[in-house]
Amino acid sequence: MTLPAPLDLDDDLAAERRHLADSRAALGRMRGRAESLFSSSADVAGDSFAAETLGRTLSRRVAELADDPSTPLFFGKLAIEEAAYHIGRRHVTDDAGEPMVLDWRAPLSQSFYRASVRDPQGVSTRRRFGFVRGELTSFEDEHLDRGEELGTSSRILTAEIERPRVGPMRDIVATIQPEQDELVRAELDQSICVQGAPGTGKTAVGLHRAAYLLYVHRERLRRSGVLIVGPNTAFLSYISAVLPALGEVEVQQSTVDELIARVPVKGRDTDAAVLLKHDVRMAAVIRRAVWDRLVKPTEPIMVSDGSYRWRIDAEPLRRIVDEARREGLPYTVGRDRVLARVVGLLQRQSEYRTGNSPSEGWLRRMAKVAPVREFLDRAWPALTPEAVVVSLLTDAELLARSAEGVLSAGEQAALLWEKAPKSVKSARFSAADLLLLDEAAGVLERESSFGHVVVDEAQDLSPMQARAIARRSEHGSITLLGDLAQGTAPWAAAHWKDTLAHLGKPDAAVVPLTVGFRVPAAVVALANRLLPALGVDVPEAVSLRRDGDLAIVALADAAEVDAATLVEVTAALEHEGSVAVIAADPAVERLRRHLAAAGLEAATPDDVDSGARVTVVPATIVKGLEYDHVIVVEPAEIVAAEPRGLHRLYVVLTRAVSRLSVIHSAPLPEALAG
Ligand SMILES: Nc1ncnc2c1ncn2[C@@H]1O[C@H](COP(=O)(O)OP(=O)(O)OP(=O)(O)O)[C@@H](O)[C@H]1O
Repeated sequence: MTLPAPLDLDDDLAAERRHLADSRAALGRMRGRAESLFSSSADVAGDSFAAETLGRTLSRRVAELADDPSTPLFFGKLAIEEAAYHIGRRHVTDDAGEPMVLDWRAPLSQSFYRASVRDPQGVSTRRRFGFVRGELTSFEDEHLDRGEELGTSSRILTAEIERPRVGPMRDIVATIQPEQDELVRAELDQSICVQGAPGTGKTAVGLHRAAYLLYVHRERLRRSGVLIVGPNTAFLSYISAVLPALGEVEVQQSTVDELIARVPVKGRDTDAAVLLKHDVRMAAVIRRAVWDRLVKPTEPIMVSDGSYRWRIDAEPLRRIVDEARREGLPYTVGRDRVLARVVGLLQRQSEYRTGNSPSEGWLRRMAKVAPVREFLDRAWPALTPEAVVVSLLTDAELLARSAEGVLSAGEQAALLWEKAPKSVKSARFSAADLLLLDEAAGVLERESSFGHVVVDEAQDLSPMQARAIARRSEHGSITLLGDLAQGTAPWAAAHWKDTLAHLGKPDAAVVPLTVGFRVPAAVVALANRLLPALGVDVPEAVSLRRDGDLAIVALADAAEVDAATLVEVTAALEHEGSVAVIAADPAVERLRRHLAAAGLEAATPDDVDSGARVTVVPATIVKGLEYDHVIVVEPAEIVAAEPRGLHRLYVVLTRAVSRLSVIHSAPLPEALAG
């Protein structure tokens, strides 16, 4: 690769630094203007509602324009014909409105990620900048017009991948790879499923796609919203800083449990009941339990209205109910429609007899008179999700009717509560009951739909959880991210087809990602030994990282495990970066105490900001996280702790960014030892 003479290089670097300083100053002025508008928004807006809306927009704008001096404002530059464009985290314009930095999501920026020698897209030179703590220290040029292309051997990309990890996840805007960029910039109406081995950047792709879509479809998505669904709160706090760093401060991030939490969880289920409540057959049972409540009208409605008597016979009432049922509306909407049609018939009779159109007040009164209400409550009773689920789980006859041909007698018995609650209000719902409540709510009412939903670790979604997400993305699209090999839930998917069908997006394309940015090759090789035993057909990861260490520490006696862990942690702390001790859940407290007794206070995975370098993590919540040095304690215990323990071990082994130590006194699982 030809580089300019050293003098030019220094001049170039100095010029780029000046551009950085000027852009920072310009961003400061943009923020200043937004702040002064914000403080005067109450005077500008005509009324309090307008003031609030304007205030919200402006405060968001102020937040979006925040400058983080530790992250570079731009990271790349494109030379296209005679012009040069700096590419950065957000648009920065000078006082005359001329662009100084282009947002990475702008159409022109796409070439920064995709241009190649084969398809230069008009780019003569692509420049990447190297930064150290916000200071611009170097750059790297690819003269595409001279056939120069670095690909994954870029020094700046390598440095970014090998950088020690501390604290929460960071964005990857500076180094998004072409195959990742295609997913990030996929059209809004396109639902995609990304099957990627550990560390291939699935989470990163999902978050950047959310940011990209918000940029391109700002108004539409601001109204409907974007939702990120993650497996647990430790994961959500780990990723929570990425979107705000990209200027996106209004994306909802939630676990499935939080998403459907309409009542507090107070009850517990047996394992058998949990499995059933996550089973898609429950959707059919609930649907029947709701619609089973309709009763064919057999009596006429008779209303006395001053000197008039109105009457609707049973036959037209039956027709109204049947028609509303056939329209396939949510139950509550159907009920409203029946009422409206009954009142409509009364109105017609009144018009016929009096020759006048009745008033709005008359119509409202007719909708409330006792004979109409009694008819409605009998034929199409008002229901709440809680009432539906309580009656289903306490009324053996109703359950038998609703589950006939769907659940066996044994399964029905496993669902029934031992004791009926005194009232629906006092019912003690379990976590899995929330799924049933959500399903019932979906039969009763329309759920409002997000414009786009990103679901991470999607291999663990149960069919009922997938349906809960489907209800919230019915009119939007989804990005599904996952790895079938990492499926640890009892209902984990073996292939994507069913999950996509439950999500209501059966035609979503399944796209593989195979280049690993996290796990060093030696560690990937160890983890890959487990793959044949995992019963899934997924492409193996190819690691970009040749560095990294792997150590297997075999002990003669279980009593030595704690001391050996301390030795490994102490050695790991000699290096830069984060250290995690990952063990089967019951061993976590013991290990934490042992480290504390030696003066090492370890964080829990929820405190991403704690600053502690060592974290002790239960194997069951480490999914999606990563640490520079991972110390896995007793793999055999991790495997034995749960039915899909081997999958769990695969997840655990693939958390390491630089070094992995495996400590064991019990024999290693056969698949691993092989
Ligand atoms: N293009 C890239 N440039 C630099 N770093 C990247 C790139 N893509 C991914 N990474 C980094 O690789 C690591 C793994 O990425 P990420 O967590 O998104 O992977 P994943 O596929 O979701 O992994 P898992 O299956 O384990 O959840 C992260 O630190 C991420 O920042």
